[in-house]
Amino acid sequence: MNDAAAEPLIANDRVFPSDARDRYDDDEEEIEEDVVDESALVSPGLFIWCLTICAGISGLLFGYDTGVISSTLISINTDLSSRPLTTLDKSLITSCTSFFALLASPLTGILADTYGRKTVILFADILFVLGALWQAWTSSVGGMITGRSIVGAAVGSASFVVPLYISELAPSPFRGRMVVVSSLFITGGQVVAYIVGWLFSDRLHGWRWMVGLGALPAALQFVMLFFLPETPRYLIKAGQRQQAKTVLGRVYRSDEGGRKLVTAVLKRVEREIEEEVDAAGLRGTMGVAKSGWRARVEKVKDNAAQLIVVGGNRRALIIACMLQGFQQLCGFNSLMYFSATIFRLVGFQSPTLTSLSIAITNFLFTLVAFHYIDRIGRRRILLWSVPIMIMGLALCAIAFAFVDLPAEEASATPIVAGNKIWPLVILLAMVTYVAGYAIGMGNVPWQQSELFPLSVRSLGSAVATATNWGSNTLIGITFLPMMNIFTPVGTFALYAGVCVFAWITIWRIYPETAGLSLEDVGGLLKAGYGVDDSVRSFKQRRRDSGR
Ligand SMILES: O[C@H]1[C@H](O)[C@@H](O)[C@H](O)[C@@H](O)[C@H]1O
Repeated sequence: MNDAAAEPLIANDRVFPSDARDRYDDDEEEIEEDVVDESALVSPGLFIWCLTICAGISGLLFGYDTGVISSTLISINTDLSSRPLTTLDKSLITSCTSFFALLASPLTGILADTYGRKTVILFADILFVLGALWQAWTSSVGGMITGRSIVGAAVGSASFVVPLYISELAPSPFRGRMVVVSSLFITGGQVVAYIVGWLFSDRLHGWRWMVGLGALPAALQFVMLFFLPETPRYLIKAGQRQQAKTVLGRVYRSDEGGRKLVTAVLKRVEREIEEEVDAAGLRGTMGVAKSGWRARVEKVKDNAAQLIVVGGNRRALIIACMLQGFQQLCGFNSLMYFSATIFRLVGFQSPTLTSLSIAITNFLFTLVAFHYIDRIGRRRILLWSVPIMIMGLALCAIAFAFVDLPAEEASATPIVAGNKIWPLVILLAMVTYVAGYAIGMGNVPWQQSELFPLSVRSLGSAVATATNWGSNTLIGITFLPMMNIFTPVGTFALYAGVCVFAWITIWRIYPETAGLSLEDVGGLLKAGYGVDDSVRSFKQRRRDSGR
């Protein structure tokens, strides 16, 4: 053992035993390499599927709670504060959810590093149940806003921690698809919300059922979580090596090849932690691990500084925030929240049913992403699908120019012969746009965790998630005023412009990360964006694996 190895390792406020790097079992001794070659794996395995599905329930709640609001608002009538909802009430009830999601994501990012990823999912479940019941019971507008805010905090926490949890557990050849499963749950949750909204909208106080039903999956997930493990990467960081090894043993096969992979991943993660400790100059200088809130604040400050100052981390942050920002600024959620309003404006007889087509298209095309994301790669799937979004938006803008919109939404008339074609073109254009969105932009940004090295993974993902919710809030607030000021033609043309800008940025700076181990992605961004190298090595990996 060399001198450096005798000193304690301090990372994430925990002291690693000084012999951490030497405590390999006999079988581990033989494996000198920490090269993680997972290309021989043919399927993710039952264990990973179960974990992904259990964790994905949070996605279902995210989708359900964001999707249910449009029908809830229509059916509340005078049930709250004994008066009809004003426009201000409606805006506050809608936007407090994304605003609290925005506040919660960085905070839970810190919690996930301190108490673990699983604990944050548990915490989010408690908030989901509390928020759902609060909304169902309340009799005032203020109470509704409080309930929606609690749900918002839950959505914000879950939306960042679930992709993080899944990507730290899944073997790299399937990581992309497993993270897309959580997007499938989100879009599926939105479809369920639209259907529940449609079923309950005519019932007396039906909205209380709509919002209250969200408590059920959360309670179910809470119970299931007791059977789920913490992620091996978090466990290693927290000094619980043996538990990490047990979890990895269940992720990989139990044969010789599987055991080698477990050891290689363990060594790789440990090496990454050591390098980070070295790089941060912490080895030996702090002597003992500090505890208490002061140490935590220092640690968070240190992590935040590392996120900005270290080149690779900064590039990861730029890519993750750029993708999350574009995911929202391309305007998709204005359709999610207001498509019924738009369809009513252009004269559809059953606007809620028509807007269900948006949610269903979103869900179905996320399935396409699930199938292709690891084969085609994140970068290529985006470069191919964003042009579809641009076409849809451009067609939408053109079609709006041919539709006479009523000055008042209430006076919208059902489609009559003669002005039938253009509203249908608008519907077709929106479906095209949503299909393009669901294949790439709707889910690739949630692959964010893989961009960051372990030391800043949680904080980096949390900041990117906050960017998503900040942009989401912006779109929610500005869509209706923009339709008035810029007209629908200008609004949709602007979203098309955002997509053009997104395509160029992705082409310039987003490297291909499909199939790389989490630890290799860090290496890719160390000296630059690594776009050309990553594309070359992705092609090579595909040739080697024959996929
Ligand atoms: O990935 C999800 C998904 O695309 C949803 O349909 C959308 O409403 C969310 O904003 C997004 O984050």
